[in-house]
Amino acid sequence: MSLHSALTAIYEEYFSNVRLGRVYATPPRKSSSLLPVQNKTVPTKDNSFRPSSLSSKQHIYEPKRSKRRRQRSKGSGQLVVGLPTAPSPQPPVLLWFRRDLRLCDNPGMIGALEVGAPVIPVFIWAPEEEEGPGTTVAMGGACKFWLHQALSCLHTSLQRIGSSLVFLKAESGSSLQTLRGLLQETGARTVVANALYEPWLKQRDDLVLSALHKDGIDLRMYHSYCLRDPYSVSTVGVGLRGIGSVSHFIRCCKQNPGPTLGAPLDPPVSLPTPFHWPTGVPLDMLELARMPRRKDGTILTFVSLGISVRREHMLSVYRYEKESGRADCCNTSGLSPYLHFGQLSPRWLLWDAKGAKCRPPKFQRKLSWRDLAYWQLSLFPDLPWESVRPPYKALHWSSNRSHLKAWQRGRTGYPLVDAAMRQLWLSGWMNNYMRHVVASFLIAYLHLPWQKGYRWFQDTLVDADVAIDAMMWQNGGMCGLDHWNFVMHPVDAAMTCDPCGSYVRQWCPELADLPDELIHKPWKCPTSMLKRVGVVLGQSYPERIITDLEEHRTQSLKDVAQVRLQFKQYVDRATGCDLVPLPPRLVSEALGIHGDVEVRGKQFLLPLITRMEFKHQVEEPDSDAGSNPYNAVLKGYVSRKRDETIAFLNERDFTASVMNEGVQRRERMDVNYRKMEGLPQVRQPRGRARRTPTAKDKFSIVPGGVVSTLR
Ligand SMILES: Cc1cc2nc3c(=O)[nH]c(=O)nc-3n(C[C@H](O)[C@H](O)[C@H](O)COP(=O)(O)OP(=O)(O)OC[C@H]3O[C@@H](n4cnc5c(N)ncnc54)[C@H](O)[C@@H]3O)c2cc1C
Repeated sequence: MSLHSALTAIYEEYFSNVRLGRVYATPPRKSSSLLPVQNKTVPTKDNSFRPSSLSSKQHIYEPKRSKRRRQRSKGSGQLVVGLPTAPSPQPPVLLWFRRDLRLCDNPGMIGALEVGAPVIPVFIWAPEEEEGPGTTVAMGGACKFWLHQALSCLHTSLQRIGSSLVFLKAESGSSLQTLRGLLQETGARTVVANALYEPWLKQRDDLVLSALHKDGIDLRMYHSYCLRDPYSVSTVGVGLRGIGSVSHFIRCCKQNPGPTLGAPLDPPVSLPTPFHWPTGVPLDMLELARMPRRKDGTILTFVSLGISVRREHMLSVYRYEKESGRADCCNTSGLSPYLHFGQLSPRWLLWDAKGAKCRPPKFQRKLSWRDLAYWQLSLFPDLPWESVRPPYKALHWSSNRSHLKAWQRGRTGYPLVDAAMRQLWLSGWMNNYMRHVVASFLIAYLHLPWQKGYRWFQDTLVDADVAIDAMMWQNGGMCGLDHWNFVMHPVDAAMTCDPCGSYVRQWCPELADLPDELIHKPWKCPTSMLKRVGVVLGQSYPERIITDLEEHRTQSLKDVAQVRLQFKQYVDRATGCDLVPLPPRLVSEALGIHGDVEVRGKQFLLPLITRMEFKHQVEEPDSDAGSNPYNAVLKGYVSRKRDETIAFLNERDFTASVMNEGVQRRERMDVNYRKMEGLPQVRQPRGRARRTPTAKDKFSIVPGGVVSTLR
């Protein structure tokens, strides 16, 4: 419930900001600084707008409120005084916001307050620095749009506590230079920020730190973006077996726990302001919220669409655990963009999940996935553009641009893939299962390089996250630290995620009148039916861009076998697993050496989890995908809940049948006994229930319906 309340607060802020339109980095109203703060000023986790004092001790979140505090918050309209925010002659502190765009549970903000000086919150837009050395597309169009809204919300939240956010464009693309200018202008001697973990951003921050240090400025970094600082996670005591999997990562975190997380921090009730307020630019000048424009001049409204869909559906634990693949209803949290921009803190979410009566372990595991992605990026900084497994760099990929375009625009002729890609384009989001479906289609069937998919996702997802996106596309592209042990079939996957076709109906309305059993394969519809519902394949809905899926899969497997045979040095002879050169940090951990080791000439090779299908293909390079006993194509299932019901009913049936066997045996013994003793037989009543279940029994067969109709 508290999670729901926090999100509702964010949404409310969001919508109020959307109405507000332009947001300017105006200096906070000085008149408000000495006014008492009404107890409606600070939104809290339970949405009760609870005030809190500025003393650092009281910033620690108390899960159970004291009786006194409860009584205090009962008094409606009661005025609670925050710390005076009167201009102070002390040199101010620059609170450098980057991605932790929130007041609640923000260690950097509390750190700034602890200095005991006026605080100037500032955001510096430096797109070149965000991008890093390779092609990361770190800030795609959709993501920038979300950032604009998130900044606007933060600005409003800061105004509520008597402050505001100063927006700046980086001078000549350099945050350091901009900070120096700001330090000079304000006379500040301290800068506080929450750390970022992309290697190039960490490098930038390290440079800023040493440069400012030389200038006599104190730069303090706090950890908050992930649950674990990825640079502190260690494999010591766990080893490297299973590396890349989330279970291995969790084992590493448990074995080397590092500093304890602690409870989430309360938001401050006010921020003290300085005499001099620096000049910034209006938020609009950062040009983040440029909406994609269609050729006909209309502008897309993807973000609002995405939000309204998810506002209704908060976590139902059962559905989250068992039915998160469903695309036709929102069974997952939809929190990814909020987590990416730090509008919600992962620590607070973990705390909330743990505190919930029905703890969803899957959700907690997902937060570990997020940390795993940042750990992998810290180990392999080339993750967004270069395959981790060396042989796969030489893999033969297609360069068919029309296939790529059809995939991007949702015009492949496969309704499930098209619906997902259109949802992405129009709403900036799709669920995890659908991301797997479209990624499998791009890689395993169209043979297009995973980097193309990664870049498209980076540009169109509102939650585009270099670390997570790169890790997932590497795994899907067969060359990451882990291998997906499955391939999603573009038609069969619908049984799991869209059994009645309502998802396809929503995003491909031209197919809406097709019956459930044919909506995922319109090419199988009789011409008369297509005519009746007004679908003309190739006109109102595209023809399939590839038709022989099996053949394409076979080719994909053969290509993999070829590179694995070509680069035998990267294949473990004993196990058939792929080998990758260990990054220096892992070598030193494995050898028990403190600090990175320098490996000249030689490489330490590490065996990785490798799909059985590939191992078999190397042994029989000419066999086809269908005959591979480890064929990884998922068959899809209608619904786990339904599977479980059927399993339960079958078990009950089995128990009934065993009990009946017992009754039968007793009856047989009774008949034999009577025969031997010459006693008259007892007549059996007519029309007894059957003892052995048959195909007509209600519960002993899988009910008909979508399974039979989709196949
Ligand atoms: C090809 C591909 C690309 C992806 N790209 C991104 C991306 O750019 N940004 C992104 O945030 N997620 C990405 N994911 C992971 C996942 O799909 C999304 O995090 C999830 O769909 C977000 O929805 P949610 O918040 O409802 O998820 P929930 O299931 O409610 O998960 C809660 C949170 O856990 C984290 N999480 C969930 N799944 C994963 C995962 N597999 N790996 C790492 N963290 C995870 C996210 O922060 C998410 O918000 C990608 C997945 C695939 C298959």
